[in-house]
Amino acid sequence: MTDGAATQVAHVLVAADKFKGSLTAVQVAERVTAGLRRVVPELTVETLPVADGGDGTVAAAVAAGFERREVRVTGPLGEPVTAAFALRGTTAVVEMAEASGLQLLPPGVFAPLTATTYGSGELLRAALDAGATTLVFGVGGSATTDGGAGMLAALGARFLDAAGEPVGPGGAPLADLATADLSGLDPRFASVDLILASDVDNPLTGPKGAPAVYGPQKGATPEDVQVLDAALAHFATVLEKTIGSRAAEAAVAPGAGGAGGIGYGALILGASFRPGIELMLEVLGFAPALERATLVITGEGSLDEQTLHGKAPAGVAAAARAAGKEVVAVCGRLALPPEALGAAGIRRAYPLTDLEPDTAKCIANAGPLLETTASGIARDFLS
Ligand SMILES: O=C(O)[C@H](O)CO
Repeated sequence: MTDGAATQVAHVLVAADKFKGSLTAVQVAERVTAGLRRVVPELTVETLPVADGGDGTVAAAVAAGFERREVRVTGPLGEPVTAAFALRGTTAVVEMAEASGLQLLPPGVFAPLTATTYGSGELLRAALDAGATTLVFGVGGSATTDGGAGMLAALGARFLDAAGEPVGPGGAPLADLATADLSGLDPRFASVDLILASDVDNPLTGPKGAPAVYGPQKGATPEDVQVLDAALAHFATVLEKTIGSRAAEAAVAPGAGGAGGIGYGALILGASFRPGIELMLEVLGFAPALERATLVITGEGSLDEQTLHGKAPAGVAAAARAAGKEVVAVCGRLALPPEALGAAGIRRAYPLTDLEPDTAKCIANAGPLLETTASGIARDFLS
């Protein structure tokens, strides 16, 4: 079948995010390319792995030509981990999930109340030490819900309880916070450009806040969510007493609730918020690649309601539609009706579950299934 743009299509841009749990964004691009070329061997395919600020953001920057720099930092459970940031000239892409991400926890282990973002602060400092003056701070995919307190502590802030002792790591101990002292924060933040690239636009607390919406995926029970929500609200109140109304404004600003509230911490540091995918498309050089393309293939592991709220495929499709380009999507699983896809600018989606309905087998064989799926796209659109 020829499903549309067909015979004129000569230049395909593959700009997809990872399939979480099975393929990195780079592997997705490789598999799609291989599947397309199986049907149209001479096809021009350009790949631009994308990310929305969450895990995979540094990998996408490295694939786009940034240099990978590794540092030893403190992991979410306090253990040492190796984390990377990406550097090109004086621009660094720092991904909080590299230091404080869910993927760093051992299988089945969660620490919703005590996981810390301390290592994210160490990673930001390493990027400054490397000479970065623009910091693109990608947040999402975190193990933490500490409002960025750990990150701020690593950068020189002091958070003390009533006895004058530092409060413990994580979100829950912030309930004991009596005083905050931000005077020791790394002075370089006054002059660098810190941009918060968040995968979500939630506020810090409340029904749409970080604990309520994203706490459960980090192992928080309903009781834990209440504890964390109250602790983060208290954290914001203490910071308001310390630095004034700016702290209260930050708590309700879009992105404050990104990655367990590290977005809030970044705003306290002076960050400006940008939707992660929008900013990353700029950083990765998407616009010129889009100009050359006649068909765009985007995607991610699950195309669902969350996709429409600023995830990578929605950002790619919106930009491609604005440029008048045809977009199709690949995904592991599809939970959106055709109308919702159409409204997002996606002509058609190809879920791997169409080829392998058994979820476990589908995940285990995602690579070969994706190649076969891409061959189907080539037959539908390119032959
Ligand atoms: O890390 C998280 O909490 C989610 O990805 C939202 O940012």
